[in-house]
Amino acid sequence: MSLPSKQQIPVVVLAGFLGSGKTTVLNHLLRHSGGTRIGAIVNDFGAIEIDAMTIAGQVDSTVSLGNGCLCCAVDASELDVFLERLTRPTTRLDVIVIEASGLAEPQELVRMILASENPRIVYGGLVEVVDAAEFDATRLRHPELDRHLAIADLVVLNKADRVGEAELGRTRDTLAGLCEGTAVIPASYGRVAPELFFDCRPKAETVGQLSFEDLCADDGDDHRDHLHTEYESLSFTAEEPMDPRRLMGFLDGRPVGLYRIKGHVHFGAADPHNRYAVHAVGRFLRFYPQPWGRAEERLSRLVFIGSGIDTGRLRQELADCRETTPQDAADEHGMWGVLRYVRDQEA
Ligand SMILES: Nc1nc2c(ncn2[C@@H]2O[C@H](COP(=O)(O)OP(=O)(O)OP(=O)(O)O)[C@@H](O)[C@H]2O)c(=O)[nH]1
Repeated sequence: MSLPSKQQIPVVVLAGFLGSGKTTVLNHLLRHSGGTRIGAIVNDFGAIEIDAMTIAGQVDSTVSLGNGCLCCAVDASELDVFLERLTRPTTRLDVIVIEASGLAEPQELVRMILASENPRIVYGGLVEVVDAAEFDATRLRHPELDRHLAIADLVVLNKADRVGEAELGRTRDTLAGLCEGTAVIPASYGRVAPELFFDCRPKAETVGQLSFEDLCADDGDDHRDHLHTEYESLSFTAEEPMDPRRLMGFLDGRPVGLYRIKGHVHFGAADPHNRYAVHAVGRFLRFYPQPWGRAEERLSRLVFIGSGIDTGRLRQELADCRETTPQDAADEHGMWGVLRYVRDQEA
């Protein structure tokens, strides 16, 4: 099994029907990227507020934005070419967001990313933007919307400002039926916390890993405050190895409001050679085994971000996932559940 390199960049797909607010969400992410270097791939530059940022330079159809973000126009056939360009080490990107065209089938794009032979990328999940005011009408015109929602890892219910509480609640109920178990985040003008999509710090380590102290630190910068007021976060550290079966039981049954999980897990004797980086956005979950550093402390460190979550209960459930008896470690098939979420195991 090839291990992901330290340079792997998560690629998040932002999909949604025409006019649902994809570009608005993307602009919000770019504007609130903090220290995160975002590569954006869009269908045309028209709607991206490039003027609002200082354009540092332009190479072919790739535009470098002053805040470290990159932007390029692409049609699907060119995707690999642009991914190659955006993943060159000189770009030092932390994440790539692809805005799908309003009429595209998002699963095609997801398939292309998963099939890409570019070793520097890793699929980071599908976010579907929905127009709260046009939801019923869009479903009537485009019944395929239900299919798109069913495969989304996270749903942004945008334009919440255009509907009343009752209608918003009704749409949320419908969405809960269409994409069971997927977090639905109401938003106005695409204002969602970037932390829900990707790590918001220049990363010193690989995807899904910590910048742990950074994430937990409240340094008073704007979107961090925003996160703290709207979302709860929980950090968990354990020196005892985690029992793979129990942890998978916890992850498979995680509450819908738990949008984001990152960190790494120590499985002890179940795999003494590797630590398992975790990356989850909504229902999307992946593990990335990586060899432990020689002097690296063997422990698990995880960060959870969500809304309406019972952090005390989650902490207890996580504590219960620790190995407590030597018999726990003797379960030779214990890792199977984890390996289902390691990319090379997906056939
Ligand atoms: N009232 C309201 N208008 C919004 C909101 N989000 C976006 N809009 C407006 O809706 C229109 C469409 O938004 P875009 O972000 O361009 O939508 P899009 O999904 O990128 O559109 P396409 O690229 O055409 O598929 C724009 O005029 C936005 O200003 C919102 O939350 N509330």
